[in-house]
Formats: sequence, structure tokens, C-alpha cells
Amino acid sequence: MPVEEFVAGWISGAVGLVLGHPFDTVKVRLQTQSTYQGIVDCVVKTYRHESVLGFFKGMSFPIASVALVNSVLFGVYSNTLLALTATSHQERRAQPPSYTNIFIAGCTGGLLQAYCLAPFDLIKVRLQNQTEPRMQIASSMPRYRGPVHCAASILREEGPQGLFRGSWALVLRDTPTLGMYFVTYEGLCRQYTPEGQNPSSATVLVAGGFAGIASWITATPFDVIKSRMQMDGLKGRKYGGMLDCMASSFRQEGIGVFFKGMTLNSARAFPVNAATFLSYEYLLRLWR
Ligand SMILES: CN(C)C(=N)NCCC[C@H](N)C(=O)O
Repeated sequence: MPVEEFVAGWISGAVGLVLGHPFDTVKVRLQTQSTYQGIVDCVVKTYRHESVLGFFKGMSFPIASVALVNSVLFGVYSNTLLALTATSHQERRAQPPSYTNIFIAGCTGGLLQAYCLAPFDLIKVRLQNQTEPRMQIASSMPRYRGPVHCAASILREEGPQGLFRGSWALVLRDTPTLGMYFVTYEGLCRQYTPEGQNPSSATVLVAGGFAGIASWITATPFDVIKSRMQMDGLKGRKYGGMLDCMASSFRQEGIGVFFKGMTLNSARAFPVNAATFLSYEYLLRLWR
């Protein structure tokens, strides 16, 4: 099992994450809080109330977890393709796998990384939704003092299963969309690369960026439900489960609720995934 794909996935994921975290924080707040009029209102209020650091709340755990999550995603994807087609990453340029095998390998990576991601993503969302200013006064102390305190509080107040709240929605969000993610990336690379050659850096950037956009657009409906399920349990349970969350969100806010954060998901997805794939390909070529 080639290890370099796991390490390349780790480093490339961290590069992408830092680039995209501010977009992600604004998106999560729009999806789970009704106090903002829109993207600009959320950005202005966050900056005014919490300074620029407000956009980086909840990033420490994802930085730690992206190592695990992205290395599982890219490592499982590449090794599933190896199992399905008996070709390594480099050999696939000369013997391209079918899109069916790429989709299966992407879904497999997406499913397994979702389980690794679930507790870290929950803590990220809980911390991102703390809107108290940095200079805290006694009356507005945030509920969680940081990621470790957040994890301990959830374990104490909601039990171990509390750390996996929203994980079904996360699995349904990531499994099919990551199959699409890799199919889009490979398809665009082949479209603009001469047979048997490695894609240029520009091709990798564009293909990675559009793969991120395509996957996040289709992931947004379950992304909204996932974030709401993760916030459920903070002040008692509002939803009886994922289906109840979908039904009551639709009843109260209409079909538009499932597209909350789509603009931000897309705006964030291009640079994050362009950088992720460029560093991934660069690292694998470095090690070849
Ligand atoms: C639609 N989904 C969930 C994805 N495309 N996930 C894979 C991309 C992950 C990347 N670190 C990012 O955060 O965009």
C-alpha cells in the first residue's frame, strides 16, 4: 500500500484548509443562525465584533484532523484504484482507469474519511458558531473555551454519541460527492492533457478548482442538514433525527434552505481544491 499518497493527502489538505477556513466560518454561521441578513452582513458583523480572528475560530482542530481526513481520502482513493485496476498513480497516466472505477474509489474514500471527520467537524461547527467577542466580559463568556474543552463538554453533556451527531448527514454529504469530485478532476485533466502525459500545473489548478465547485454544489443540501444536526443538542434536542430536520427546515424556510451557503461553498471550493490538488500532484511527482 503506497504510503506517499497518504502523506501527500495530509500536506495538501492542510494547505487548502487554511486558505478556505474564513469562507467556511461565514458559511456555517449563515446555515445555522438567523441573525445575519446575508454574506456581507455576516462578514461585517464578525469582523466588527470579533476582529479578523473571528473568521479563524474552530480552525485548530481541523488543521490537526485534516492530516487524518485528507490522507484517508486521497490514500483510500488511490489504493482502491490500485485494487480495482492494478495500476499505481503514475501508471494511470498511460493506462487511465474507467470513470466507474474512479467514482467507486472516490465514494470509498469519501465514506471512510467522513467517519474520521465526524467528531472534528462537529467541534469545528460548535466553535464557529460562538459569536462572543475576543475580549470577553463575564456576561458573554462563550460556552466552549476551546476544542478540547468543547470535546470534553460534549462527552459529559451528550455522551460519546454526541461527538458523532450529524454523522449520517455527513456520510450522505461526502460519499457520492467525493466520487463526483475525483471523476470531475480526472475528466478535466484528461480533457486538457495529451495522451499519456502528466497534466500541467495550470490544468491541475483548474481541474482541482472545478472538481471542488462541482462537489460542493451537490453537497450543499446535506451540508446544511449536517450543520443543523451538529448544532442540535446544544440547547436540548430540536430535531427527532435527520429526516425530521429536513422536513422541519423545509416547512419553516422553504426549498431555499437547502441551498444556504452554496455561494460561499463554491467561492471557497475553487482556491482550496486547486491548491489541494496542485500540492498533491507536486508531492507525488517529487517522490517518484
Ligand atoms: C463536497 N465535499 C465534502 C468535498 N468535496 N470534500 C472534498 C474536498 C475537501 C477539501 N478539503 C475541502 O474542504 O473542500
